[in-house]
Amino acid sequence: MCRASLPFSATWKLYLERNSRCNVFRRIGTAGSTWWSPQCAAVRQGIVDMMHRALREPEVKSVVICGQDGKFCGGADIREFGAKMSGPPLVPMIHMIEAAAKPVVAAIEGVALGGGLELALSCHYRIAHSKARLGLPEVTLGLLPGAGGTQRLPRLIGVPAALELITTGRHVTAAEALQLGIVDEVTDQNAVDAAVKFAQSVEGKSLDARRIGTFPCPRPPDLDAVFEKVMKEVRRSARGAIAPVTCVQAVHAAVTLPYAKGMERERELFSTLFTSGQARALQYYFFAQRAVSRWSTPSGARWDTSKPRPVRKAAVIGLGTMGRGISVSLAQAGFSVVAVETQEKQLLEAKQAVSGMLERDAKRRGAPLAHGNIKYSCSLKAAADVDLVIEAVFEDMALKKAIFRQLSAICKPGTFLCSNTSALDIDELASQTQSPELVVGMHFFAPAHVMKLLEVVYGPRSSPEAVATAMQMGKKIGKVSVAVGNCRGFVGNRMLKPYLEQAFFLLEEGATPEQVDQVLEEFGFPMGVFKVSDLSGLDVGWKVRKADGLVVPDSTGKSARIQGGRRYSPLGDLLCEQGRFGQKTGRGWYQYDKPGGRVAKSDPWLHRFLEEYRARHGLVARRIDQQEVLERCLYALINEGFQILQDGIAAGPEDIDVIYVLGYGWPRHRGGPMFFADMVGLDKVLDRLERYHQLHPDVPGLKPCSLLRKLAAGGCPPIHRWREVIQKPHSQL
Ligand SMILES: CC(C)(COP(=O)(O)OP(=O)(O)OC[C@H]1O[C@@H](n2cnc3c(N)ncnc32)[C@H](O)[C@@H]1OP(=O)(O)O)[C@@H](O)C(=O)NCCC(=O)NCCSC(=O)/C=C/CCCCCCCCCCCCC(=O)O
Repeated sequence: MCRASLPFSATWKLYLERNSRCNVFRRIGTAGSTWWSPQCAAVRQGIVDMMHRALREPEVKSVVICGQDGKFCGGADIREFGAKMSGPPLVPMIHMIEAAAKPVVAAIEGVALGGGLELALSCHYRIAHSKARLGLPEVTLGLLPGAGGTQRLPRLIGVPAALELITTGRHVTAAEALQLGIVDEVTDQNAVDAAVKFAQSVEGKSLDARRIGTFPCPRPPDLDAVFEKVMKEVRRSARGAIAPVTCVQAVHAAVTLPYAKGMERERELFSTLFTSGQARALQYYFFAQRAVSRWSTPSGARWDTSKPRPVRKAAVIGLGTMGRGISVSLAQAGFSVVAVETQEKQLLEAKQAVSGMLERDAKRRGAPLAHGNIKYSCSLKAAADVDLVIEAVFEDMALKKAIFRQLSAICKPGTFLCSNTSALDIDELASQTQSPELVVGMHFFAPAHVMKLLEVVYGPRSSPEAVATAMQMGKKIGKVSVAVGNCRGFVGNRMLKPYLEQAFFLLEEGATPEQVDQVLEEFGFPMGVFKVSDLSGLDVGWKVRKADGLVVPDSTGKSARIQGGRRYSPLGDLLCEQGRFGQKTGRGWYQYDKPGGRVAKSDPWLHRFLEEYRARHGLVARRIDQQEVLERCLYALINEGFQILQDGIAAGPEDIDVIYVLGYGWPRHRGGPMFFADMVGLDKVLDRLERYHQLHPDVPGLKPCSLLRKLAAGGCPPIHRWREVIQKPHSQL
């Protein structure tokens, strides 16, 4: 055998292999490799050149295309989308491969995603390693598979399956790809060797039935009904995102147009998405979600200089809803868990509930049960030998402090003590312990075993090692962890406060919960603020406001609308006084058919109540338009986001955006609140906040933050340059 290496870029190489029995070209490259960048142009050029050579040379009988370092191809380099395209275009290259007169086999190891899978679909055969993952995730980047993916996949696996994969961007395993018919063979051995063998076995055979572009697209008998149904469902779940809808249109073209026309339509649709604001937002978000793992704190502690400590055994204290979810997450990730609930009855209930959650999840994922990983106990002493504790008792500072005092005495030296508080002072908890440097917040979101977000809260005394350990722990249990500073409500809940406040004020001024919710849902939130309030329970906020001394004995009195010299709305308190806690009581901002009911219905009682409330306080209801609802709610929240950046509580806008997308239902196709502000224009956001603050001088949340002013005065730099402007305050971390 002779082997010649023809490197044509730093990371891509071409190997020509010949032996007496078979002549095979192998192309070897890296995943995440690009079709667009100069380097990528070289890749495409290399493929085109080598394909020409392979087709020309009579001794070459077949071709295998594979990747370098065990990865086939992750698709286009998203960072390069804005750049001018050079080198041979992708689509003609793909057509050239498909039209080849010699068999071309894709050897898929690692990933074949986006343009990578489209390349594989142009090959005549696909052999995948059993650990490979395949998919067309373009929709998650605001695009559609624009190199024939929307035309070839339905021809290969049928319209319904292709629609599902293309509109969700879901990755599939090699086993599922085989079942769907995307790949021809799956191997546990070396996929390239298997592909070479396979290529040899098909040399000389007709390729007529192997060119997917020539297949007729299977046409469902009830075509219109199928597409109507899918479109309805996609529109519903897309919540205003345009890419999933456009993907359906492209697949529709595959069924209704001949291949060449379908490709033209795909290109047309791709072009409309390519330059859209949503594509920008989604591509920004893709990098933001990865950027948050490179955390830093104002004092200079960083992800790359702070070493996490290994955690094998963890305890969860308090087995209410959150503690149960956290225990499930830990057990599923293979941690040894000690689950503590001091009340025996509650412990039994929790044990049953956790077992049920684990069983259902194992069934759904086809994974082994993680029961054995959890030991239950009524005593805090059971946490004596664990490496890390997550306290998840009620949101009550006195109770949490007592637990931290006890844990500090019980646990072995060096145990990290974490609190799942959603707002309380981490430093106050740390002060109860002998080793405050070991204390951090781990704020999970409900349901804790489902929601992807984890806020890791560092106090002024938390050690970089403690932050690094909590961040790594989050990653191990499948969360996206964001490191944030210690303040009331941290990032997420702190920003929620001015948002909620504006929603209440809007009701006082004449809006209804239905109107406010509709505007927010049209923006893309899965639920408006009042529906969320009903779902999570009005009593939760009431309890906090009572503890903060905001709830006066006579909430109906005139003075109830001013607290600490600033405007306050007692509307939520008044509803709670009536026992209207939301879904759980069957009444809240809406009415439900029964306590625990899920379907919110407009409630005439609530409308009368609002009218009486306004009359009592001399408020005259006015017509409030959609724009005002949106601007007041969102800009107040964004303004707090700028304050958080200015205070150094979040290191950058990406942290805030990831928290809002993953924890609070902010529509991903709008990038997150800070990205949204950038898109709207910082000068415009500033202008509107100034206007609203003039109209409502007693609402400090509407007073533009000085960082926002500074950025606007500095010419509104793009979001990736904000960090240069943010001044980092001193911290003792
Ligand atoms: C599974 C992964 C690949 C790897 O996951 P993992 O191992 O966990 O690692 P990560 O942390 O995720 O990533 C490691 C670093 O790599 C970076 N990365 C990953 N993927 C990409 C990428 N695709 N581009 C750039 N960078 C990438 C990542 O950010 C990490 O770096 P850092 O930490 O941020 O520094 C996983 O990463 C993954 O899933 N990646 C995404 C895969 C994906 O989405 N692929 C699809 C991309 S889109 C595509 O392929 C498009 C194809 C081309 C179609 C073009 C057709 C053109 C024809 C029509 C032309 C019309 C033009 C019209 C224009 C006009 O009108 O003007």
